[in-house]
Amino acid sequence: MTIIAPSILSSDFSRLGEEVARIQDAGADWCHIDVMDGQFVPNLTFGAPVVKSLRKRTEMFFDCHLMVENPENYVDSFAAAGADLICVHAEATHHLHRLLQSIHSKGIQAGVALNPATPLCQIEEILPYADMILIMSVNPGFGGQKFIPTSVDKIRRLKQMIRERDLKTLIEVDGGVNGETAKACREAGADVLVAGSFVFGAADMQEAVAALR
Ligand SMILES: O=C(CO)[C@H](O)[C@H](O)COP(=O)(O)O
Repeated sequence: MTIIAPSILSSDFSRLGEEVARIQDAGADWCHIDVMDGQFVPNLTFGAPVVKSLRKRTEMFFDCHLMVENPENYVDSFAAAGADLICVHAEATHHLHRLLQSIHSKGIQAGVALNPATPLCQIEEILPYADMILIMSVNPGFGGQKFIPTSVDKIRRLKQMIRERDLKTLIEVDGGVNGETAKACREAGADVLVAGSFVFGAADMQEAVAALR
């Protein structure tokens, strides 16, 4: 079954705890936490102290997407704060294998994200070591952008790579996911759908989560 991971990037930051409770009550599976440093992407969001505070309010799975330079500097603090999965960008580090080892050494899952312009060959060697590959279907940095249609074929080709290697790696898609694009992503082989504006902008959040699923 598809895992639904609303992004709290589109939530009301003045009441983050309640917003996380709201996505859980709406039937979402994971909470997607977009960490931006103003360097790797032109925007700033949350640090590990925010994750630590939220962790006191819920046992929900925390899927932490680090859109940061030097992600190796943040593994300890996000793991200690309560991340269940840390996803790092292939474009942000020279030593991806070492970085995934370091995330796994904390007893949590490790993912690798790819920007829209980064080809799949970049993760060919790391695939057996990653629990999840995140296909960015918008350029990272902001919510509410339009889904890049060629992402569907990228998901399809990644699914094929995973099957050929007999792996269990999850495929996550993030950016411009709504009722319509979700269907194309699921059919192409996506396992985890991230959605910000579609979920938080919906009149009925439960209906929006169900529509994505
Ligand atoms: O990673 C992100 C932006 O960098 C967000 O998770 C993503 O854009 C979700 O927002 P929306 O569903 O509104 O596109």
